[in-house]
Amino acid sequence: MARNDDYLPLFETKTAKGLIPFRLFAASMFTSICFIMVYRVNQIQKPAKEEEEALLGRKWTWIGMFIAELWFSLCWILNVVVRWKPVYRVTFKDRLSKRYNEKDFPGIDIFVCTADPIIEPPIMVLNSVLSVMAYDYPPEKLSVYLSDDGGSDLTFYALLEASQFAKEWLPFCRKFKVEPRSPEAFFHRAPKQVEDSAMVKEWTSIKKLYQDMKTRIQTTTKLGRISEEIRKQHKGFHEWDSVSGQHDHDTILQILIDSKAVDNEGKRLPILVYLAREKRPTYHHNFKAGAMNALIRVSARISNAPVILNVDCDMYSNNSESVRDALCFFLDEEKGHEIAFVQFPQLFDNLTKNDIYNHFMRIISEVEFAGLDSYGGVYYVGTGCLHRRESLCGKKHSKTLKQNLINTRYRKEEESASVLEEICRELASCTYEDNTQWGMEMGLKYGCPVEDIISGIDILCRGWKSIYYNPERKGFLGLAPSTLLQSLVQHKRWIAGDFQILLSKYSPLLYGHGKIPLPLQISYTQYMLWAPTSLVWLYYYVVPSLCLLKGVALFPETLNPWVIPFLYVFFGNRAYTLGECLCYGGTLREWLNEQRMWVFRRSTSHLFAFFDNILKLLGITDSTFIITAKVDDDHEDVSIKYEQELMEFGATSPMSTILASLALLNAIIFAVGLKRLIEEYDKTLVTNPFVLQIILCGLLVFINLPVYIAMFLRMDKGRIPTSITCQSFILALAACSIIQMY
Ligand SMILES: O=c1ccn([C@@H]2O[C@H](COP(=O)(O)OP(=O)(O)O[C@H]3O[C@H](CO)[C@@H](O)[C@H](O)[C@H]3O)[C@@H](O)[C@H]2O)c(=O)[nH]1
Ligand SMILES: [Mn+2]
Repeated sequence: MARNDDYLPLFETKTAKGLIPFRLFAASMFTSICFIMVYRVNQIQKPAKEEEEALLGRKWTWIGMFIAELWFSLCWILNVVVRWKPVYRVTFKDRLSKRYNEKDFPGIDIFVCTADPIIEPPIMVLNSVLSVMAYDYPPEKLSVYLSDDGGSDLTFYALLEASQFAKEWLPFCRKFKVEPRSPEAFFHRAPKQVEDSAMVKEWTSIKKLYQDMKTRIQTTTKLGRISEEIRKQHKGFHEWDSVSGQHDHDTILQILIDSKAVDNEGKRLPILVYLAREKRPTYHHNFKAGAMNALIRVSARISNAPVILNVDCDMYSNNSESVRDALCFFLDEEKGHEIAFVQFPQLFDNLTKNDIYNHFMRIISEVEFAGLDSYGGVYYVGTGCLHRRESLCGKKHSKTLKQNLINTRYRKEEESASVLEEICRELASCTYEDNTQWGMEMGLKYGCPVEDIISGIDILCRGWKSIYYNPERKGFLGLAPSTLLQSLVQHKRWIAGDFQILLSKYSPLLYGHGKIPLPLQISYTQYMLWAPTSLVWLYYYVVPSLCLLKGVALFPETLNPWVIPFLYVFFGNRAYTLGECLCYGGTLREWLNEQRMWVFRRSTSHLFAFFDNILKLLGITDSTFIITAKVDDDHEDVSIKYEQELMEFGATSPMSTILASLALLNAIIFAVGLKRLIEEYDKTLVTNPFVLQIILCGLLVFINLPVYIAMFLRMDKGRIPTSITCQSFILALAACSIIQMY
């Protein structure tokens, strides 16, 4: 290890530009919010006009509006804290290579998790695995572990194929410096990089090799079982002789590439391990957290690298230098010792042009996470994250005990693969964790649908820091769901998990007190309040419209100066988010889609997440983990619609009923309101107290246009089923009649 005398940091932190306009805007917003509050308080106290006095509930709806707006204001202030001073990180990989000899680089253990061969096709898993095996990093320092909670021989077979293909693929990647290193993603792109004829030849031959392998794997996957011929290829298949079900089997552990294997150029290959931890119907397996903890133990015995990279099986490495980037943080002499994990943004490969389901969440990944980073604590989001092993295992950070990653002894004594396999099986058994601290003080935490978020927060509360690294060339790309319902269900899990943390002893405000900076506590709380906030949004989506129907005014008249703060807060905020979206490379339509998805998610995912927690608190339900569907070739029809940016409503679910009912309710009331407005046009427009309510209702109708189209105009499978349309009509009409009666 050679050290430069004049020390240069391995990474740099820059503060975002454009903070002054944001802060000015925030100040103006704050002033307007105060005006609104003053107006509400005054109006509630004022005795209502005589004719309105008779209306039952006028006062209460006003109080409701006041509470809603107060709550929004609070959330808005918390959000300003998140975005107060985003920072961006820059790494210096050249300094890293100058300072350290590659021989001294720390080992990296890479964990890939998969859970179901149907939902997560083995060919996709194989691509993720190959992409991380092919990092631009000394291969003898890399060990890749696949955890298969599906316990499937189909996945094992794909991994076996990967172990063979890697012998060609890794030298090819090295030689031509290809990017990305997931074969599927690489061959999918037009062969732009093919310039010299030498490459063309190799490109063609390796592509053929890949295609043949893909065909073999897909045929086997379709068949649903392993043929006798394939079974003969590896002793590992015998492990399935005793498997009685997906959730009832012994530990299956196979080292497919051991520490001596080499590729076709004679260079060492990364270790490759298949693990299906023991499963028994009587044991709770704790989903991904359980899988990760088993991996931590098994890998500690086999390679024990001091750095752990974790990716979901639907994510591939898009940048072969990410590991080096992360090392620039961990190995920085001055600040490296306190960094527990380096999180890359969770981005997707299959986004449509205008990101119809708003998977990207551009502003959250570009601005808000950079904001969390400025307080030293971006979330761990479960994938695309490099951890320091010791912090993941529960160690507290201490200034005196600096672990030197460079000097860690990498591999334990060189035992043969079969001996290791035997020893490690026990580490992944159901009973191993009995009476231990695993899932509590050690490893990832159990019992929360967002094991990543809660574990990350706990790590930070033990004195560590985290880094958000969002480089130009993205580190990882994953697959986002391609139907509306899947996306809403996924969000429900996330938001329910966040809310659960808020209600648990790990609530950032209490648990984090004195351990993490106050702005970070506030920032985390902001996301965790989304579930309860959905009730407030729902109030705002429904009550002003119903009051419009009933003739109860909730906002100032058109020419009343008090109308200004309302308009400013609403339209000013929209304009700002639009400008921001465009600045960060989005499109107008993307922004519109985002606005729509917010409305949809709040009225379904967030709401369900809220009740999920209430039911859990009452002991009526238990935690589940609905694995998000990954894009599958079988559903041609769905993928085509996704490409065309046509929302896929298709499935019958209470979520669809809520969306359709809200849309219809607002449509009906908007029509009535508009009719009244036109009838009374010449006398009252300027003094009409309902104009703001009509605008609000009209905007909701506009946002819901795809819902109406899916109900009445579309004929394809993605339309809203007629049964749901009928139900929703009944619900919407019922709501209108009930309100008319009182
Ligand atoms: O019992 C299980 C369930 C899931 N998984 C794996 O966990 C990962 C995430 O599952 P997925 O269904 O893709 O959920 P997402 O909503 O896409 O995942 C996000 O949210 C999760 C927390 O809710 C995090 O764990 C993930 O890292 C993050 O990408 C996948 O690789 C699964 O194979 C398991 O290993 N075991
Ligand atoms: Mn996923």
